[in-house]
Amino acid sequence: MTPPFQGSLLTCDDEVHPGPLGALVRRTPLAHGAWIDLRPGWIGGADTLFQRLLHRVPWRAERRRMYERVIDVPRLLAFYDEHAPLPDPALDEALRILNDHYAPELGEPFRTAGLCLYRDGRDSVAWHGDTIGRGRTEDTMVAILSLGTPRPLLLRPRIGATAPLRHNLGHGDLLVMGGSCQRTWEHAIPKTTRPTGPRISVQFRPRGVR
Ligand SMILES: O=C(O)CCC(=O)C(=O)O
Ligand SMILES: [Fe+2]
Repeated sequence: MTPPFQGSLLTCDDEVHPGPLGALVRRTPLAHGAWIDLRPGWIGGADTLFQRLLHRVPWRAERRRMYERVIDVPRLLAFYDEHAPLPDPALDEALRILNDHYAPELGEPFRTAGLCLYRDGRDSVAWHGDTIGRGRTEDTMVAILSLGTPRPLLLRPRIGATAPLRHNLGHGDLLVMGGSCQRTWEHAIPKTTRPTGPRISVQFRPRGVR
């Protein structure tokens, strides 16, 4: 049985607002020119945003060919390419705040939003880097807003047998992978057999990066 996601009982405002970034962002340099930024509790009204996205986004199940077999992708997906209206005004505000903070360093804006819905602990994303587009050959950034049930995001370098780093992404947290992270490291959200409620992640990326 999967417990329903229980939001914070203390948050009763139905207005959703991303908070400031600035000095609240904590950067951790990783090996090989990669880094991650963390900004816990970025979204005010995260419960409301989670519910709105859960109900408003046209979530799609996908099937992908893996070698000889076609398998269900273990999560539901939605993708908003640049110029497509985002499914919630709070995501427009989030994008604006991200771009004010990161565009000078990134050299271009974040433009697309990929959304994943992990229905329970059986949903996951396998080890990968976002290596379509600029991320394959150059430094880039991928900004992830996490909502709902906390899930660990694991990171490991492609070269070397280092134990994975583990970041428990909580309700309303922001994690940004930057520098060479997409080509020199991999990330994953592992499956878990523990009772786990739903999680939504919103990934903001520059043009062409997937
Ligand atoms: O759900 C997440 O936080 C990560 C998703 C991801 O890595 C991807 O969609 O490329
Ligand atoms: Fe990814």
